[in-house]
Amino acid sequence: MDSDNQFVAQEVNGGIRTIAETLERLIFSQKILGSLLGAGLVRPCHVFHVDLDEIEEVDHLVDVFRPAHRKHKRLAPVCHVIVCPDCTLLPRPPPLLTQSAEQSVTVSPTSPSKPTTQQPPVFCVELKPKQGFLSMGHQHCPFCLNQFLKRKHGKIQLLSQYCPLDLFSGSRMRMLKAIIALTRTPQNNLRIFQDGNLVFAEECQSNLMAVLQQWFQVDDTSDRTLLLKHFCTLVMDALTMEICDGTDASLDQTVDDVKEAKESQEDWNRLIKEERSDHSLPCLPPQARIRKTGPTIATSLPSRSVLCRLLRVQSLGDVDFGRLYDAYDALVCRFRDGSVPYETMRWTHPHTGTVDWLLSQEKTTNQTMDDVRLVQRYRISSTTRDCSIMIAFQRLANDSVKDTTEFSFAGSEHLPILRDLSGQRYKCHASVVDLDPKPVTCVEKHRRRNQAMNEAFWLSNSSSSHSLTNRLPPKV
Ligand SMILES: O=P(O)(O)O[C@@H]1[C@@H](OP(=O)(O)O)[C@H](OP(=O)(O)O)[C@H](O)[C@H](OP(=O)(O)O)[C@H]1OP(=O)(O)O
Ligand SMILES: Nc1ncnc2c1ncn2[C@@H]1O[C@H](COP(=O)(O)OP(=O)(O)OP(=O)(O)O)[C@@H](O)[C@H]1O
Repeated sequence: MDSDNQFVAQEVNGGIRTIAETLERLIFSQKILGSLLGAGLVRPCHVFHVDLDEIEEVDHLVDVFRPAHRKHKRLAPVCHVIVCPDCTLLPRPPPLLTQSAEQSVTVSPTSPSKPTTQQPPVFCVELKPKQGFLSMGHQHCPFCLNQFLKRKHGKIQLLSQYCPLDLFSGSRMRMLKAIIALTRTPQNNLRIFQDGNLVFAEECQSNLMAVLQQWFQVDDTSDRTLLLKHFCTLVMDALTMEICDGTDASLDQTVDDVKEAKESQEDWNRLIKEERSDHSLPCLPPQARIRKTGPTIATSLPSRSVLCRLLRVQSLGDVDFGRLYDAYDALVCRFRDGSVPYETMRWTHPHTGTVDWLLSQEKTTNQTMDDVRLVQRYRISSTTRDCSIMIAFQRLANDSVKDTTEFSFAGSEHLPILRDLSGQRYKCHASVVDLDPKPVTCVEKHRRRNQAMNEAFWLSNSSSSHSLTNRLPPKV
């Protein structure tokens, strides 16, 4: 159930989400986030009808697979579902390439083109990178702070070695460090799939080398770190490759591309040895880039890469928390006294639900509309701070290695081709998933979570001599 229910109770029919609400979710992910991130990263989804008892049955079937801390989760009671393509696989080739125009072609979005036995396997890396920037005036990113809260609540035993600021920094060494860290402490931030099946995750960590051996087929066993190098560099290249679909809305941000030298054996030795031992130390901010107008994004990422696109949208939530909480409190009062209809917060609203209005820097003459924009931008950012990037890779047959093209045709688009360290080529495709809208009440949820994270951090590090000047969000 949406936790905005308190504001929309009169529209909820016995607790069942309406088709209008389902369509609103689809519009949010496809239209709004599709424009902001670039349509190429958001795979097309469709709405289908289901019966409530089917939902209950699926909910029941899924329940056995949920880990203990997610057992409270339930599928919303709905009569409509959004069906997305399976992003662990590459987009299907166009039917006309394989069938004659006269034949009827059934395209079922639920049955993507699983590779046949003759084709090399498709490996997919899922990253849940979380917030890639440091909030104003903070020394620790929310991911690293949240580790202390998660440990306190027993959700994790070990603090993660990963820091999102490394991944989003655009510095090759820091990105490699982040990816290595994810292989060591994957938590829910790294998963690997082979032909759609989960083969590496927090709960199946011991598989990593066997999976990478299948993936990269390395014969040389003298270098025990070779597989890891292949994996980390290929994933990093995919995260930083330019995705040129020409459809992304301009967020008017400038990011410098930095070309760095490839890493030496000494670099790798250092990276592999490196372990994060002191989690109380501040997170390392990326090198700042200066821009003339609007917020600065501190990164050296290529501007059209999936990571940079995500960071730009995330940065819509880089706001003064005091101002955000004031705006939220004012809006809640107005929903309750009826002076502002909750409809204003709908992603289907003809004015406030448009990308142009949401991104506009122009101050309105109406404080309420400024408040609405601030909260809506924060909600958009929240979704992109919680989504996953899925990158699917498929090895190209050796006889095509000599081919010099850098794209392969699949669906209506060209798939980029990347090379691993040995020169082997892979078709690849990146998508962003889990683009559900967050409720308006996520502002309140995050206000409390921020306070709890800070408290857990202080509790854990109270005896430390480091400078622990993380600022608590004001007015909590
Ligand atoms: O608050 P965070 O950063 O811990 O994020 C929550 C996620 O926890 P994580 O830290 O990624 O393990 C959390 O992930 P898990 O369920 O723990 O895998 C959810 O994604 C949650 O979103 P929602 O409430 O289900 O819409 C996420 O809540 P929102 O922050 O998106 O509201
Ligand atoms: N389009 C997709 N293709 C392939 N895998 C996907 C896709 N969307 C989601 N997943 C997989 O399902 C996982 C959970 O997805 P998501 O976070 O959207 O579900 P959820 O709504 O959080 O689930 P819950 O019902 O537990 O709240 C993702 O981490 C990813 O592994």
